[in-house]
Amino acid sequence: MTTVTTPVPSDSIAEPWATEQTITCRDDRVGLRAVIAIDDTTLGPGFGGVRLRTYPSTEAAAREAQRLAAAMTLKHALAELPYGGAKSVVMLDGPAPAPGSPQRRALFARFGEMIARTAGYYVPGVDMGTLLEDMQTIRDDGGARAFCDEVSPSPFTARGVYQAMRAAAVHHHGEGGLAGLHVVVQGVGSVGAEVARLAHTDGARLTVADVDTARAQELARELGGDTVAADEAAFHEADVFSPCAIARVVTHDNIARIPARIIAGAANDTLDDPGCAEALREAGITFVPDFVANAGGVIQVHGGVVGWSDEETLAAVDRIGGRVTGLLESAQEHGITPLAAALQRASTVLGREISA
Ligand SMILES: NC(=O)c1ccc[n+]([C@@H]2O[C@H](COP(=O)([O-])OP(=O)(O)OC[C@H]3O[C@@H](n4cnc5c(N)ncnc54)[C@H](O)[C@@H]3O)[C@@H](O)[C@H]2O)c1
Repeated sequence: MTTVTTPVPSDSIAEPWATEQTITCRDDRVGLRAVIAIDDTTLGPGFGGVRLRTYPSTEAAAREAQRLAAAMTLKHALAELPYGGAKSVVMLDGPAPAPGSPQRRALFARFGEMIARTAGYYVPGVDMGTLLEDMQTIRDDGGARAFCDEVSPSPFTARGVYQAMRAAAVHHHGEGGLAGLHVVVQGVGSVGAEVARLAHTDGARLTVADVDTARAQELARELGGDTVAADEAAFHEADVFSPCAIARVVTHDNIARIPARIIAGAANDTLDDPGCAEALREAGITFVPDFVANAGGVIQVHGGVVGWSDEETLAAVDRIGGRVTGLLESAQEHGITPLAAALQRASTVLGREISA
C-alpha cells in the first residue's frame, strides 16, 4: 500500500505564469519543501540565491521566490551580466538544521539533485539563511552547478552602493560629490557599515542607525558621526538616505516625512510598491533603484566565475556610478522616474516590455 503524506496545508502557487518556470521540490525523507523560480533566461542561466526560512504558506514562499527572481532578472540586465534571473526558497517548519549537521547536509544534497534537473538553467548562490557550505553540498553531493565563491560579496555591494550614491550626489550638487553632505545609513551590517565608511572617506558627515544600537554607536564613534533610532532613520534631517537593512522602508504614507533629496541603498525592495517611485519624483527626491545600486555583489561573483583580476572586478563595480548617471540623465530628459528609466533599459536589453 502506498502511503500518501499530506502536503503542506494550503493553497497554491498564486501566479503560476509569472515566470518562465516555477518548480516545487518535495522529499519527505529529508524534510524538503522548496520552490525554484526561474524568471527569465534571455541573457543566460538564471542565477539567484537560496533563501532558507519559514513561510506562512506555500503561496507566500512561491510569491517570494518569483518576486526575488524577477528582481534578479533586472539586476543582471542592468549590470550587463550574462545571467537570467532566478531565486529559490527552502521552507522551514521549525528551526533550521544546524550548520554541519547530517540533516542539513541531507537537505541540501537532495535539493541539489533537484536543482541539477534544471540542467544548469538555475544556478544557486548564498542568500538569507544559507551558507557557503550549503552551496558546496548542492554542488558536491547534489551534482548541480552552484556559485561557491569564498570571497564575501558584501564589500563589493557596498562599493557599488557608494558609487551609486556618489553619482546621484554629483547629479544634484556637481562635482563635489558627497563632500559636506549629510548621509544617514539605516542598517550598518556587512554592507551598510562599509557604505558609511566610504561616504565618510569622501567627506560626508554620517549618521547611522541599527536595531543593534551598540553596533551603530561603535561605528558612529569610528566615523565621528551620530546615531539615530532605527525606525527614525528615514525621517532624520539629511541630504542622502541609504537604506541598508530591511525592505519596503519607503511607503506612500511616509514619503512626505523624508527630508533627504537622494535615496540610494543596498536593501532590496526599498519601495513598498513601484508607484512610490513617481510619488518620490513629485516630492523632489531622487530614488536610485535598489537593483541598480546593489549589483556589486553579483558583479564580483561573475568576476570570480570568469577569472577577472581584482582590478577588473573593482572597475566593473565602479561602473555602477556611470550607469546611475546615465539613468538619472535619461529620467530627467524624459520627465520619468529613474525606476522607469531603468525598466526601459531592461526592456531594451531583454527585448520585451517590462513595466513596474
Ligand atoms: N550582502 C550583500 O552583498 C547584499 C547584496 C544585495 C543586497 N543586499 C541587501 O542589503 C541589505 C543589507 O545586507 P547585509 O549583508 O549588510 O546584511 P547584514 O545582516 O550584515 O546587516 C543588516 C543590518 O541591519 C540591521 N537591521 C535589521 N533590521 C533593522 C531595522 N529595522 N532598522 C535598522 N537596522 C536594522 C541588522 O542589525 C544588521 O546590522 C539587505 O537588505 C540585503 O538583502 C545585500
